Amino acid sequence: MDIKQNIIQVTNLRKEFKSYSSRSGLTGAFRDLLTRNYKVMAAVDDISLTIKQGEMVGYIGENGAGKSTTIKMLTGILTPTSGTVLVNGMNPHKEREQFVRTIGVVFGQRSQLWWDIAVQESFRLLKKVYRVSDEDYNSHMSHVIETLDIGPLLDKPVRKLSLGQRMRCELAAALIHNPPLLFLDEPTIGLDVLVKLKIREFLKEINETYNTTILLTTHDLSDIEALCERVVLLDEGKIVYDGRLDQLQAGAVEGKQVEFEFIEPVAAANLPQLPQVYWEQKDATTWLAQLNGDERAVSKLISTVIEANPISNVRMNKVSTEEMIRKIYEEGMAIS
Ligand SMILES: Nc1ncnc2c1ncn2[C@@H]1O[C@H](COP(=O)(O)OP(=O)(O)OP(=O)(O)O)[C@@H](O)[C@H]1O
Repeated sequence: MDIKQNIIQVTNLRKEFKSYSSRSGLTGAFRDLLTRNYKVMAAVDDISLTIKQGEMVGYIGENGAGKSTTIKMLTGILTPTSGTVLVNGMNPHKEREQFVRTIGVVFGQRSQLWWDIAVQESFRLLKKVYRVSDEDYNSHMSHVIETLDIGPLLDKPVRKLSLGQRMRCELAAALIHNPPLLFLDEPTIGLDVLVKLKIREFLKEINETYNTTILLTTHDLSDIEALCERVVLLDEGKIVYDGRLDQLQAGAVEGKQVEFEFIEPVAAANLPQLPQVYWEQKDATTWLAQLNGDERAVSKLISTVIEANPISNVRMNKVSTEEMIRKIYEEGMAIS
């Protein structure tokens, strides 16, 4: 039996929005006053998802795929059209007051800090809202403040902070009550590399220390690569992939190239002929092998080739996460 607890349990979750269209011309405008034309679109289309305690999951998809709508349902801001949502054992919308004390949320585009008051005053207010004891606050937050290096910012009003400084304070604010579950929506948007790295390190640390579950939505795939073993890929409201990031990468080796540089010129006839491998010559000593197959097929190819012909170099054209995801969207391939 799996001893890890399900922190997020979503079944056949669906959210529909009505989008209104206007008729043209003056008569159209009058008719619009009486009856309006609308279409129903499913922003989230029957998704089912389970996330266990301590997992760090990347929730990704193109603009308009339905990520924010899902997060809003998971955090109780929106009610689903149908389906069930259980987060931290609660219905986020119905048990809202109790529920919000068990989650932390960071929206990169919005602030939960008060603009005109000093950061530490915002922290104090949130401490009251979450009913955190002085003892818990001091022991937990002194560490958070130190790790995120925000001590010198605490007496400044939020409006005077740079984006990177504000985001580090936002993250600290989301953790005042040390929630077991953290929703991060574009937490590193617009930040420079050093701040990004600091935030990533910090997230890894809280995940290791407290087994905090993290659901991360971002367009920055390097955040996902650095933090998430598992990714859930959304396309037009549907989950098209849910699994390990490395498996997604391994699967995408299919149809890719391995480039061999031989010490001496090699004739086509001297290249090993393997099933599903197609050769293309680049220059006298360089050949490209195009293959369809998994990682095992790639290593079999490499070992057979180098046994027959000495090489000076071999290069596998590694697929970037961006390329791989683009491929899934373009070809509509669902791997699971
Ligand atoms: N309140 C709303 N009313 C009508 N349509 C909406 C509403 N909110 C979202 N939508 C539509 O639902 C779809 C999904 O939007 P959502 O914001 O969830 O996408 P997203 O994956 O978060 O996109 P992005 O990466 O751009 O933030 C979009 O087509 C959007 O236009």
